Amino acid sequence: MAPEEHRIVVLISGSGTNLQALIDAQGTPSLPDAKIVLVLSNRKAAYGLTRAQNVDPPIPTQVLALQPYLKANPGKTRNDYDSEVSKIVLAASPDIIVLAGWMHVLSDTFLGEVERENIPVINIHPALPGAFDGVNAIQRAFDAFGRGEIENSGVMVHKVIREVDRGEPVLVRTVEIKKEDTLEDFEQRLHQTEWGVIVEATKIVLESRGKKPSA
Ligand SMILES: Nc1nc2c(c(=O)[nH]1)N[C@@H](CN(C=O)c1ccc(C(=O)N[C@@H](CCC(=O)O)C(=O)O)cc1)CN2
Ligand SMILES: NCC(=O)N[C@@H]1O[C@H](COP(=O)([O-])[O-])[C@@H](O)[C@H]1O
Repeated sequence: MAPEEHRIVVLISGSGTNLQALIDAQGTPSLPDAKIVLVLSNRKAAYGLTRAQNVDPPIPTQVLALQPYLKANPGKTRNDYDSEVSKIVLAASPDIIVLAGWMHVLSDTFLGEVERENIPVINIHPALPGAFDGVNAIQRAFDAFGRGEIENSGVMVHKVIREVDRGEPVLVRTVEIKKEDTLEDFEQRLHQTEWGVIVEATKIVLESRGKKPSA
């Protein structure tokens, strides 16, 4: 009997190219016995939602944006929002939660609720550990290279903790910056590296949890 599939929930905010890499890999030797069961976005215009809906059969999607939530729920806080996010995610019974361009800093409220269920949360970040934490890391790395401050950059997938981009690295890969690169040249090379790293890192974390028993 085939082993039960690992359930993946992916959180996005934008174009979803890392999500697409996971979609393409699910159920293949790159990411065996795994399926994406929910894509949650904090932005309704995120093209990643379309990517999920274009799969056959479509991957279930949900949207929960912070500001509309706060406007619709006077008195509620960012922590309440995070708790709603965890409710939506946990309702999908994930074995892993992957932040793939999810541009919202998650609070202890969210992290505590998923930690209680012993569900790993990982994030793809377009920089080397401790180099360019936070947003706009690609541009910041490119500018630092132009100032002669760094020789290359990279991508990492790390465990998600309260401190942004400071969780234990799961997989790190260096990305070359060439002196003749435009920002676009470097960005394309970096994104292509990300698409392999996010799949490999997801597989590493799922395998570290052990095979799911057959249904
Ligand atoms: N608790 C954690 N939450 C998140 C982490 C993390 O490591 N710990 N990683 C981020 C992803 N990320 C970088 O990899 C990142 C995303 C967003 C921000 C940020 O400052 N967001 C602002 C809003 C920005 C916007 O809406 O454009 C915010 O949340 O107020 C920093 C780092 C995902 N979450
Ligand atoms: N700090 C988080 C961060 O910068 N994440 C980055 O957002 C992009 C999302 O692209 P995608 O929506 O095409 O996957 C990716 O480059 C990812 O590393």
